[in-house]
Amino acid sequence: MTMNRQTDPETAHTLAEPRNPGTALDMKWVAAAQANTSAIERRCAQLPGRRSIKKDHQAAWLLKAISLIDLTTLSGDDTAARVRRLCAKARQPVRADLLAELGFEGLTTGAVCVYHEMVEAAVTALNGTGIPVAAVSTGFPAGLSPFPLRLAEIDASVAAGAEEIDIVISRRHVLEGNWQALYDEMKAFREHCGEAHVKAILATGELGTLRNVARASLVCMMAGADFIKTSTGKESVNATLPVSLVMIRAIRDYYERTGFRVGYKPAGGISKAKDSLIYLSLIKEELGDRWLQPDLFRFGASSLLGDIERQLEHHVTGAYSAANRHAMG
Ligand SMILES: O=C[C@H](O)COP(=O)(O)O
Repeated sequence: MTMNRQTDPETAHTLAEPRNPGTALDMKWVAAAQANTSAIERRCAQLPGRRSIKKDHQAAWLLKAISLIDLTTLSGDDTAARVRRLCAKARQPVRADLLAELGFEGLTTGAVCVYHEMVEAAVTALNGTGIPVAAVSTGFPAGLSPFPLRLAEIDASVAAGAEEIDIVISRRHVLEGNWQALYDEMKAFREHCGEAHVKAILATGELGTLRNVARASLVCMMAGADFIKTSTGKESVNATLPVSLVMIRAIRDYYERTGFRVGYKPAGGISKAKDSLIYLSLIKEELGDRWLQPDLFRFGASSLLGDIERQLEHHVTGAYSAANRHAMG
């Protein structure tokens, strides 16, 4: 089975999704967005126990999860050598013998995600692979550097070859209910991204309420976000299932009203294979199979791949290796 970036191997339809062009800021729509916290929590509490994917199906879903990972390193001690090792892992995320046993070929991660300073090293290491480099720009993670500098950072990341830009929004615009300011900021970020796809990081752990998450999701999509993303991985609370449910329902609402599909990226703290399966089943149930492709779904994760590889090794050999054998990714 070949994992092709453009074609869904199961349905064989070509994935040529038009980019979300955005809409005018519709304050009535934003104000109407609500989130029923207790209903959301009830729905999410059922998820971990309800679906149990076993054996070959589980292995297939874990391989699918790998193809959806933005393999990430966002550390103060990142070096070009570490980024090159990460890129080698992105090109061959699972040992060749295991992959052959599983009957797969050509599996890569969805992207590699790095700070701006590391874009050049990643672009060089991934040359010719078709694996895009995503840059976290705009004063990641706080997003509090001067606005012109945040725009200049996007320009620099695009010029260095990043095909995807993960921007961080100004949380204060949400906390102060200044939706116009959030819309204008997001629109300017999108314009500076040009052809590069833009993922809007909401930093949901800092937005106070699920209703704010719903409204911020809508405003970013109205301003032209290609993806909405939960977290930087640096907040004290990062991706959660309740936040995910709110964001993917905002995506569904936006699709139903505009006809444009926006992608979803849960990020931060997703490090276990079994958690990745819960996220994938949530997406399948709420948005459908079309969203289970790299152009519409990514995991932002620095250590998920290691656990998935460990589970796949167990599936093939019947034995677990030590976790430290899968340190990178
Ligand atoms: O965007 C990706 C996140 O920063 C990764 O977070 P993580 O290190 O908790 O997996």
